[in-house]
Amino acid sequence: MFKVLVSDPLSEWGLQKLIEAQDVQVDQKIGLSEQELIETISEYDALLVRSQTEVTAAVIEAATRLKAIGRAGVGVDNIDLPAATQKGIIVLNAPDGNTISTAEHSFAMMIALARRIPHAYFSMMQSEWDRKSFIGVELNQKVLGIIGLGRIGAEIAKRAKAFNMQVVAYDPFLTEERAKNLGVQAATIDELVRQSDFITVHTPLTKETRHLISSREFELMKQGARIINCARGGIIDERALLEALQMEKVAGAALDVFEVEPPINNPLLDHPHVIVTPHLGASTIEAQENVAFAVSEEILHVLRNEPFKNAVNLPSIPLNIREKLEPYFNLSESLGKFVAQTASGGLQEARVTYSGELTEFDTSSLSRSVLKGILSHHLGAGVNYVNAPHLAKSRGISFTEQKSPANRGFTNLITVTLKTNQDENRIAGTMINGYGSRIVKLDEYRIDIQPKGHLILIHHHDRPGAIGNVGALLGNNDINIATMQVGRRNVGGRAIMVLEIDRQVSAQVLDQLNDLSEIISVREIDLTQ
Ligand SMILES: NC(=O)c1ccc[n+]([C@@H]2O[C@H](COP(=O)([O-])OP(=O)(O)OC[C@H]3O[C@@H](n4cnc5c(N)ncnc54)[C@H](O)[C@@H]3O)[C@@H](O)[C@H]2O)c1
Ligand SMILES: O=C(O)CC[C@@H](O)C(=O)O
Repeated sequence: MFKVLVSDPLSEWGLQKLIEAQDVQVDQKIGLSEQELIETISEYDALLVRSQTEVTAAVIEAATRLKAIGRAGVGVDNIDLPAATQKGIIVLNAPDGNTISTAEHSFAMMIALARRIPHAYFSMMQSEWDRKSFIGVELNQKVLGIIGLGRIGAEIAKRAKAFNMQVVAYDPFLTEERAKNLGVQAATIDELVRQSDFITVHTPLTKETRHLISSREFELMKQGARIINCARGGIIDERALLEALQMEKVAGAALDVFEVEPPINNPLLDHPHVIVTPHLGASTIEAQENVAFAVSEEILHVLRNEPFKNAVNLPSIPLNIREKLEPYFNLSESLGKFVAQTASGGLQEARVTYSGELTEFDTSSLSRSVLKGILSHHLGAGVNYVNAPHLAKSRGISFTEQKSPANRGFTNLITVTLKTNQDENRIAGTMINGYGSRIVKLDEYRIDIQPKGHLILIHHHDRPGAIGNVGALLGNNDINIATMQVGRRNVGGRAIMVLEIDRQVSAQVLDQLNDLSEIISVREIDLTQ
């Protein structure tokens, strides 16, 4: 008999499948403290949570028979993923179940903001009958900017069309075809911010999206723009938002999520043009039934050793294949991450070519690692080995795997080619016995670097003093260079430098590097996670 612990309030209907299963005992213990959870978790094969329970490393450490953690919802911010992965515990979520509810909530917030409904309600609750103070604006013919056109963003776009709004969208994965199908106009983030009357964000919170909307973007905005965040606190810089509201650059903001939740002493809550809800995007009967049902099904699959689809971390790979390919997993994911960070524009096509001894194996799990590396640069922690191919397909990115007998002098070689609507980039890596993994080629340049840490990739003109100038500039900014590789094809032609540095550099330092006369382009490559 499997034992499942449910530690947050979940829809009873959604849990029925688990409750009725003959081989499962379900215990609902709501509101356990971390200590109580640590004391009880060793009895359970699966844990089912919403967002209140913090599944910390200490809880996972105490879990001796836990096979799965199910999150009834999308974000898994409350689960220590690395700790679960390290322990071989599968973390499952329910990515589709609350899409419509959250899209509807975002739309409700936009309308409430446009028509000042909460303010008018509050005024009437004070026994007032004030018909002058709450003049609103129409949505009709206004420009709505959607940042992040995934599941929820796309649903907002459909609803906005029904309101006769003009929709512009920014998403690094937005293909022309998808934009056309959704009837939206693709834009860069700056174009979107400049044109929009209403801006709504629907990205995950990642390193890339933290403070995606900050002082610079508020400056670019139309006078009197309105902004909505029903995704994750932190995508909009709250301090910059407050300033923009105080300067009346922004006419209003609707927030369901906050940098710190619950928000304590947050001045935004006192601003007269801010409306708020306490993270209610997914709080409908339907969404809660959907997510509880979906995640209950997935838990049953895992417990019964049946195929499952929404794992956020590692899926199981047959042991005999895993042992042979184990050394290549990190390399292939790093190649994907590296090449994604060198690309500009919307992704269209990714191709992996295996050469040498790798042609003898089923390399599909390595290809998933490459794809995970490519996509995680934009999609964050939501991408895993299971859902990476599906995510690529649903975003119109074609992904192919090839085997090539030509080994180009390496006993094994993985080459990744990434095509966007603006450029094509190629990277190749190999495993060298006794040395570990190396990146050996970047486009047409031969190099030799370890795929790890903080790197800076510089394209430059091969001129005397170029390397010295870069070294001096980094030195003056107290940035230590651990290793440096230079690649060129012709003397005096174009060349590249790849520098491994001890820490992340600021945008300012990258700008200064870019300003050096020999430099063509500078990219920071982060392979730390
Ligand atoms: N308020 C709530 O209760 C609630 C409920 C459900 C989901 N959410 C949150 O809503 C967000 C969206 O959820 P979803 O299900 O639509 O996710 P999704 O993965 O389907 O879509 C996210 C989209 O963001 C895009 N993106 C990533 N980085 C970007 C960037 N730098 N700029 C622009 N776009 C970028 C991705 O390409 C993707 O298309 C998530 O943060 C999720 O946690 C909140
Ligand atoms: O459980 C909730 O209500 C939060 C849901 C939402 O933030 C999610 O990421 O799915």
